[in-house]
Amino acid sequence: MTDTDLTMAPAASATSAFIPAPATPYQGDIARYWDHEARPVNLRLGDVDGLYHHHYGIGDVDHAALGDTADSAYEKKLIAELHRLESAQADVLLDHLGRMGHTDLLVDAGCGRGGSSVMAHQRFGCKVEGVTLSAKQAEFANRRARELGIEDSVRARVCNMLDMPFETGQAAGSWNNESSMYVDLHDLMAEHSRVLAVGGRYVTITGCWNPRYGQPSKWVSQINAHFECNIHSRREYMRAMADNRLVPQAVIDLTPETLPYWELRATSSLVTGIEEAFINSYKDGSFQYVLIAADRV
Ligand SMILES: C[S@@+](CC[C@H](N)C(=O)[O-])C[C@H]1O[C@@H](n2cnc3c(N)ncnc32)[C@H](O)[C@@H]1O
Ligand SMILES: CC(C)=CCC/C(C)=C/COP(=O)(O)OP(=O)(O)O
Ligand SMILES: [Mg+2]
Repeated sequence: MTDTDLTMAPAASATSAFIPAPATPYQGDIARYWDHEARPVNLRLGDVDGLYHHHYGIGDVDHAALGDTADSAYEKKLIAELHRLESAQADVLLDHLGRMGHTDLLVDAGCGRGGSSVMAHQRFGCKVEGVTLSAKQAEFANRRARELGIEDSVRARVCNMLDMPFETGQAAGSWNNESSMYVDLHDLMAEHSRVLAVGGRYVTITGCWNPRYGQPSKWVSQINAHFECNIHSRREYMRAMADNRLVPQAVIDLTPETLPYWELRATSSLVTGIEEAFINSYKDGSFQYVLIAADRV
C-alpha cells in the first residue's frame, strides 16, 4: 500500500510499522510532550462517552443539569458538563466544514486522541485521516476506532502536518482544532492548500493573540510556556491564509462563548493551573478564541 492509498491499513500497523523521525528537535519535544500527557482533565472527560478531546469548550453552562454543589454527584456532573462543552466546540468546527459526501476525505491535522475525527465520521460517514506527532496518541485514537468498529474509516498516523502523506487536491475538507500553535503558519496553510481540492474547506479553532493589544501579553506567554507552543496573532492567520489561496468565509470570535467553560473548569477538582491565564487574557482582550473557516480557491 502506498502512503496515499485511501484503503485503510489495519490500525495497529498504521502506527507501529513506521514512525518517522521528527522533522526538527522541537517536533521531537512536542511528540514526547503528548506521548507522556495523561492529565485527568482530559482522560476523565473522555471517559464520559469515549470521545477524547484535547481542546476547550464553548457554550452556556447548564446550571440546572449541574444541580447543587453540595450534592455528592456534583463533581461527576461537572465533568460531564465540561465534556459536553468540549464536544459542542467540535460540533461547531464540523458545522463550518459544510456538506461532505460519503466518499470524501477529511484531514484532521494535529488530531490528538481522535475525538474530533470520530465525530466527523459519525456526522458525514466519510473517511477521516488524522495526523499527530505522538505515537501514543495515534495508538490511542486507532484503538478507539477499532473499539467503535470504524477502523476502516477513521485512522490516525504519526506524521508532520507540514508534510502530510496525501496527494495534492485529495481532501474535501481539513482542519486544525487547537493544533496550529505548534507550527509556522505559512508552512501550515501552504500544506492545507496543497492537500485540499479547489472548492474544499479549511477550518481552524484556535487561540490567538490580539493585534489590538499590541504584543503577546504575560498571560499569553504563560500559556506558551505551559504547553511549549507558540501562539500566533490573529493577523498572522489572515496573512498566511491569504498567501495560500485560503479565503476566509467566516471569522467568529468565540471568546465570549468559551469563558463559561473556563470559569466552570476553574471551580473543578481537575484544575491544572492554567485556568487563570486563559480567563485573564480573554478578559483583558489580549487573547481571543476564534474560528476561521476558509474556502480553498
Ligand atoms: C492540543 S492537541 C489538539 C488535539 C486535537 N486536535 C483535539 O482537538 O483534540 C495538539 C495536537 O497537535 C499535534 N501536533 C503538533 N504539532 C504537530 C505537527 N507538526 N504535526 C502533526 N501534529 C502536530 C500534537 O501531536 C497534538 O496531537
Ligand atoms: C487555545 C490554545 C492556546 C491551546 C493550546 C493547545 C492546547 C494544549 C490545547 C488543549 O489541550 P489539552 O486539552 O490537552 O489541555 P488541558 O490539559 O489544559 O485541558
Ligand atoms: Mg483538555
